[in-house]
Amino acid sequence: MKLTGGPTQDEIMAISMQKLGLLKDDIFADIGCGTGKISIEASKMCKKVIAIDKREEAIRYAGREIEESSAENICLIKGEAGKTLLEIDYLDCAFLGGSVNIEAVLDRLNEIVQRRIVVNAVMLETVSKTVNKMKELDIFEEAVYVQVTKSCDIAAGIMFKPINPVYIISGSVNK
Ligand SMILES: C[S@@+](CC[C@H](N)C(=O)[O-])C[C@H]1O[C@@H](n2cnc3c(N)ncnc32)[C@H](O)[C@@H]1O
Repeated sequence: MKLTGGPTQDEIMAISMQKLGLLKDDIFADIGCGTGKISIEASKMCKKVIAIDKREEAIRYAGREIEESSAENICLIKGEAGKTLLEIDYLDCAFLGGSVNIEAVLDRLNEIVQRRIVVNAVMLETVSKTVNKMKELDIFEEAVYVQVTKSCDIAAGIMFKPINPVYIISGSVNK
């Protein structure tokens, strides 16, 4: 079964994880966790992962994936990010794969994140809101436009097929 909106492409995840720069003692939040793919990858690199999604179907999907992965350091929470984050008072890094209410979510993250915030966005409107909000909060570092083209089989051999471009926007919180 496929989940709408996920999973994050491997190459986009690799760049996003590099931008996050997770450390082994970190507490990390995957906001809009969808399939749980980013959470599972992050769970191998840091102490604790808090995976949040507002959709019941995403929570069910991510729950199954997390169980299969045998990761024991992921706490899965169903809830709207803005509200759920009010109950969390410390994070080292956060990744945002979901964009509803992004400005309010960034406001809250700026209060509780100690180091890095990385956003994946596909819509221009989300890019604009994210960059403007990060600039207002004085945490904007860079936005990278990533266009990946992957090999695929055709009858006579191999050709290349582009996948949808993604903007990876990074913020650095200096506390
Ligand atoms: C593009 S998908 C994320 C894909 C995910 N990184 C993966 O690899 O499967 C975006 C997800 O964010 C969730 N989302 C969007 N806005 C949210 C919000 N304000 N609070 C909680 N979840 C949110 C959606 O329900 C959706 O599952």
